[in-house]
Amino acid sequence: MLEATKTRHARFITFEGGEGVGKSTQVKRLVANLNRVAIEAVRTREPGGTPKAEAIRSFILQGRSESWGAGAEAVLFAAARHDHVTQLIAPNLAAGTWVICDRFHDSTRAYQGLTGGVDDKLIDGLETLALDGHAPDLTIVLDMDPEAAFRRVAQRAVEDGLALTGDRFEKEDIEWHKRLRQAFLSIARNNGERCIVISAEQAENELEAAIWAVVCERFPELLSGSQA
Ligand SMILES: Nc1ncnc2c1ncn2[C@@H]1O[C@H](COP(=O)(O)OP(=O)(O)O)[C@@H](O)[C@H]1O
Ligand SMILES: Cc1cn([C@H]2C[C@H](O)[C@@H](COP(=O)(O)OP(=O)(O)O)O2)c(=O)[nH]c1=O
Repeated sequence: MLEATKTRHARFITFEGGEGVGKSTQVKRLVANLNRVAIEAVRTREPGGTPKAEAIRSFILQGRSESWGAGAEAVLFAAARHDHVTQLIAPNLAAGTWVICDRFHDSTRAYQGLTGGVDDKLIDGLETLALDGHAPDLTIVLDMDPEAAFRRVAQRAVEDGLALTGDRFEKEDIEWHKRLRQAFLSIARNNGERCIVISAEQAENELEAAIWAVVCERFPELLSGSQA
């Protein structure tokens, strides 16, 4: 394998979609594929990615089942995101390292905004604050029927001998998850330049190949060898 190197124009790619659609799996695979063509890339996630943002993550998602309310959650996710952007994402991009992130700002718009009922203008303002000018270059929205995604997660848990626990959001009912799916599709429609929707109802290897094809098409410098 070639040694991964930094590039002049490092890219920022985010993965979005509902629960269990395969985002984490594909984030890992994309980083490995970038390394394979000698691109240095860092994998990160939201909420989280830095110590402060991870602290906010456990605060919101673990331990207690009751909600803060969608508005307060939007503020907390934005605070975590601002730290993540300024401490991890922006410095890596500036140093020439690609950043691949499991969920980002579209999750706030989908969960707290479109599904949670927080006003668009408030979401816009929090987004401006949190992103600090660092919007993703490409967002891959993995789309599938939430019932099929839950069957997948349940089957894997049985195979691995694990109990299905679930965080606050995973405990919402199926109709809520169907609305969430539509929220991500509508965000993708409204941001057609940045977002691409890919069906997640395919085997891991096929999905990986579909994502790699999209990334190479969007950033042709990857295969031309002119990225250094
Ligand atoms: N394409 C796929 N087909 C079948 N199972 C998958 C696929 N991608 C991921 N999985 C399995 O589904 C579960 C959820 O995948 P994960 O990547 O954690 O999703 P997410 O990050 O979107 O919640 C895991 O058990 C994973 O091994
Ligand atoms: C980043 C972000 C996540 N979330 C939610 C989505 C998930 O339910 C949860 C993150 O949990 P996580 O386990 O990382 O996601 P997944 O289930 O996709 O593997 O936080 C928001 O509600 N708003 C946000 O801005």
